[in-house]
Amino acid sequence: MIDVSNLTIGYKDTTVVKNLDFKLNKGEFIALIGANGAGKSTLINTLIGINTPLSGKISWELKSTKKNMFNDVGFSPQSQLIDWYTNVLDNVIQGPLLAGYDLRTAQKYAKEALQLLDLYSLKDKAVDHISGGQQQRVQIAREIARKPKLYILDEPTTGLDVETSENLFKYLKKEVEKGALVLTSSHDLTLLEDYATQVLFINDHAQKYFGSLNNFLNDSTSLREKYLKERGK
Ligand SMILES: Nc1ncnc2c1ncn2[C@@H]1O[C@H](COP(=O)(O)OP(=O)(O)OP(=O)(O)O)[C@@H](O)[C@H]1O
Repeated sequence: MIDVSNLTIGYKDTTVVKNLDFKLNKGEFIALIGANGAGKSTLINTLIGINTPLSGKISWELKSTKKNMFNDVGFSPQSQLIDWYTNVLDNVIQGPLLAGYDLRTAQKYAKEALQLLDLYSLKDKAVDHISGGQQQRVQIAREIARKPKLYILDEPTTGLDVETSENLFKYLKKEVEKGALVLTSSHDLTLLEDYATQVLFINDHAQKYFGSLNNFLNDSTSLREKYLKERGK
């Protein structure tokens, strides 16, 4: 679905990661890991087209049946992207409506997403009257309700309680089993270890590993242990 070759990312005067090379295919759950400042958000924003690559190539092939290929993408950035002037339900329903679903279908998908993220009882609340974690859930619910083929999620579990994070990742795993692709960054290595199939690890301006989670773990007992070993801690 996404083919990246010899990609260097960063900003005008700063190279963040050099020579990235990986292929992301449907049916995979990719954990994007790296320390604060390693370049996870920069990579995500470059893949999605918000940032321009410094050099190299990104090819997309979504085989989307929708009018616009991006209707098949669920993207949740690290910074909150919320319509502050509406309530919880209106925020969530915008996802499927903008993805091209008719009102009835959008209502159905929004309701399911609100239930998954345990937001249904808050559906009529103004978004500036709910907690930060609940606002994060609204943002994720809106993307889930789009029923995308490709999920690109930048630290989706930040601010989510343990149960909601588990429910979200369980849902994403089911989507992956049905053929979706999930790319998610997170610092919750325990959660990632339970659900990811692949690891993309960036460190010291380079791609240190891309491949299966099991191979990455090698002789380490956990993703956390392996990560700390690689970071020399
Ligand atoms: N708009 C920008 N202009 C210049 N440099 C930036 C910009 N945004 C981020 N950076 C720098 O790029 C590097 C990578 O930042 P990025 O946000 O991608 O890291 P990250 O891995 O997502 O970190 P975190 O885990 O803290 O979210 C950092 O050194 C950061 O200071």
